[in-house]
Amino acid sequence: MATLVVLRHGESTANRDNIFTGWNDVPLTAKGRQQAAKAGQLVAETHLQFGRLHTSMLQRAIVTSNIVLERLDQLFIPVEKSWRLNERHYGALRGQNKDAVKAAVGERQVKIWRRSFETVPPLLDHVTQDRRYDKFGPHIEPRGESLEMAYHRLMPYWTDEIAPRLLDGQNQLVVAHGSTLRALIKYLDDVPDEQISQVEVANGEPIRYDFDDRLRIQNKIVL
Ligand SMILES: O=C(O)[C@H](O)COP(=O)(O)O
Repeated sequence: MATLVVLRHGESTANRDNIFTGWNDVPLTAKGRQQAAKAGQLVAETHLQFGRLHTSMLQRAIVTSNIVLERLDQLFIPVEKSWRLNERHYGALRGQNKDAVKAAVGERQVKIWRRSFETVPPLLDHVTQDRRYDKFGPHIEPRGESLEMAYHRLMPYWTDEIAPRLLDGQNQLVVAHGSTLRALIKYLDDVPDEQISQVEVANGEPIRYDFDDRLRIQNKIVL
């Protein structure tokens, strides 16, 4: 039996300013750092000992991870950073204010872009790959992603990096993003495509999954 704790990063400047973010690399606000510290405290109270922490290539998740590990007094554990845990890529919406986009195209369309499983947001014309992704190969950064596309690039990471360690009895921590975690929760909780729009993941709210030795969920709670 092993435990998985998943956590969305603390509030970012873009969350505060209501801006579509995706792969834009924005910092935490002071409130976001406090949320991370509080999340770390909640996880510390479980007395779980973690084998590894998995996070994205984006600073809001990386800084949250560091704050959590410090609170846990487990800064020594290996940290794996992967583009596969990055937020869903918001394409040409990134950097735009969500209310301004609503005013331009209507609330219904924005809700579909934000919460449907298969709808792809307007794509960027082109992307110039940031050097942080070079080690993963060329053309990693997409021009935009639906939640479904993010789900499919996340799942190999679950299968190769997280699930085997849980099966080996090692507790794992995942610090990622709203939509990446919605994708993971969709898989773990077997949420149908049409119901995923109702799943929300709050900043700084750790979710604990306890598994049996065949990776079946025994218990799920929000800490
Ligand atoms: O990328 C973003 O803008 C946020 O991390 C998540 O935003 P959403 O709630 O609009 O998907």
